[in-house]
Amino acid sequence: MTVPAIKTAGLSKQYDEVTALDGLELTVEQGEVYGFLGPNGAGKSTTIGLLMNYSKPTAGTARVLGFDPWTDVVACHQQIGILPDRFDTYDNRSARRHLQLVADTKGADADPAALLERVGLGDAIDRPAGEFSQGMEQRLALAMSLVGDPELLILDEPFTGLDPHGVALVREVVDSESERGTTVFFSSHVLGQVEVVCDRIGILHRGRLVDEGTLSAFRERLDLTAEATVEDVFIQLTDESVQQTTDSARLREEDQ
Ligand SMILES: Nc1ncnc2c1ncn2[C@@H]1O[C@H](COP(=O)(O)OP(=O)(O)OP(=O)(O)O)[C@@H](O)[C@H]1O
Repeated sequence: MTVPAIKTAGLSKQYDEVTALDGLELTVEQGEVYGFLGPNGAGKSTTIGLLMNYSKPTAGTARVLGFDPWTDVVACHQQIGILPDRFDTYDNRSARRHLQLVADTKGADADPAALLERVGLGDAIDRPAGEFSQGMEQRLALAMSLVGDPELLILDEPFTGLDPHGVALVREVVDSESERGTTVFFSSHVLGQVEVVCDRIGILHRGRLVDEGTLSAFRERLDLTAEATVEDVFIQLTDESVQQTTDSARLREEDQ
């Protein structure tokens, strides 16, 4: 039996007064395209940061492709391609050099020309990244995430700063990586695109996974029409008044 691409149990992160993540129970199977959605501040980047060992949890466990992200850091990072939510380039280094640096870190082979061509930066291969526009930086970050043909691709807000061609490019990359068998886990607020590419979505709200499933399962469960979109599901599940009612009901149940 294959191990899940991502599995967390009770995963939590507390920053002083702020509960960024609260007991996350998440399983993403290998080969899935999973959209990880939620309002601003819901805890999406925190989750990704924990899976990448950028920070340590306050409680709970996680496994990435069977590895512990906090003790098997190298093994994890060799199998993951990451497009982070914030990305600083080395201003004096070329796009080609950025890809070579990732390849060196992963101990992987890379063909910078082919990867940069794939993301529409073929002509900019030897330009310093400090000259890049925001959308070009995002395309560079996408190319960096693909170095070494990762088993798991984690994309945190991949559409940020991209023109419509760039948005279509991300969709094409997700589709082709998925066809190759790669698991894709991504957060986004561009819900129309999420709807097109994801097999399953999970909705995080105030640090908790409030629900997950396919769009058709959500439509049925939430009593929505057959035309209801991911945006309709998102709004319904993250509506503060509904959430507070659900929370109060849960607390009442716990008290009994
Ligand atoms: N280093 C930090 N110190 C203190 N609080 C933090 C830190 N990082 C994140 N938080 C808090 O944790 C919560 C979750 O933030 P996170 O960045 O994970 O949200 P998000 O779902 O990615 O939001 P967005 O959609 O706006 O990117 C927020 O309340 C945020 O202020």
